[in-house]
Amino acid sequence: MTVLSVNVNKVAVLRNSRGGGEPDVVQAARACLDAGAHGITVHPRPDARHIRADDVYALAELTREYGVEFNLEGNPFAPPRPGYPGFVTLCDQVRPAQATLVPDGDAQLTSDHGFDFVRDGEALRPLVAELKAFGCRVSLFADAHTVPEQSRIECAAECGADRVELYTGPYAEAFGRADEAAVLSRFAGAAARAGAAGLGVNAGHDLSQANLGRFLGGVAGVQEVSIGHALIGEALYAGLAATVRGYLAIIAAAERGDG
Ligand SMILES: CC(=O)[C@@H](O)[C@H](O)COP(=O)(O)O
Ligand SMILES: NCC(=O)COP(=O)(O)O
Repeated sequence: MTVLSVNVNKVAVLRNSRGGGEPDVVQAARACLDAGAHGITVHPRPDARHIRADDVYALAELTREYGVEFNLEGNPFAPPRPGYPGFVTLCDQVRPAQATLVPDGDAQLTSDHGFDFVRDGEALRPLVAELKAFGCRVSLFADAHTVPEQSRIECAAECGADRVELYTGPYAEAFGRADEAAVLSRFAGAAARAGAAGLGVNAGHDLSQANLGRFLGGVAGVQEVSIGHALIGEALYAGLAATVRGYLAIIAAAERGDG
């Protein structure tokens, strides 16, 4: 079974655009869990552009209350700074069920590549061990669209990881293009090589209701998908009609004098 972990970063983007507490990240996460989502993901960035440390603490509480997976993503090599204690410290503080390590930087608009396990392996190994000692399952963000000799995904196992998360941005870009099947078969091959090395397989980035079905149909054994950007955007479309009707009802009631 593939579990769905909803990434609520984008709720925090909206909240931070005005200051204050609305929309409320915890309330949004609660709505996702009440609808049946299997877990919650956040990827706090050191520049606090969306999820902040206080959100991490609150969501850790919420996921504990629901007894579901909390998946905390981040770059373990980014140094702490005011308001961001560092990824490993955050994991120590909240003990997420899953820690997903991602090699990103502040200058990146969003995550756009996985680790080079051969180059980064030595640095990753002690961090993976430390996170596992906190009781976290550890997943490493991995490229899957490159040729096998480049991605070397199976080397994630030598870092001590439990899982890899296939970076699905390149699949989302190829979706509907002539090379979609070829790209998807690279993902299927990477997932199979990871599985053969004893790694579980997660996937995420730019997955959506449009492209998810064909991805899961083409890549066997995906244990978890984490989805945020498209899901929150789609939720606006799905929720706008009911919300507008709610406002119109309030205006009509006020005009009738029973508002
Ligand atoms: C690792 C990954 O693909 C997601 O966490 C993605 O990075 C979302 O982060 P942003 O919401 O900051 O784009
Ligand atoms: N790990 C991927 C994730 O959490 C969500 O990515 P996206 O759907 O916001 O692109």
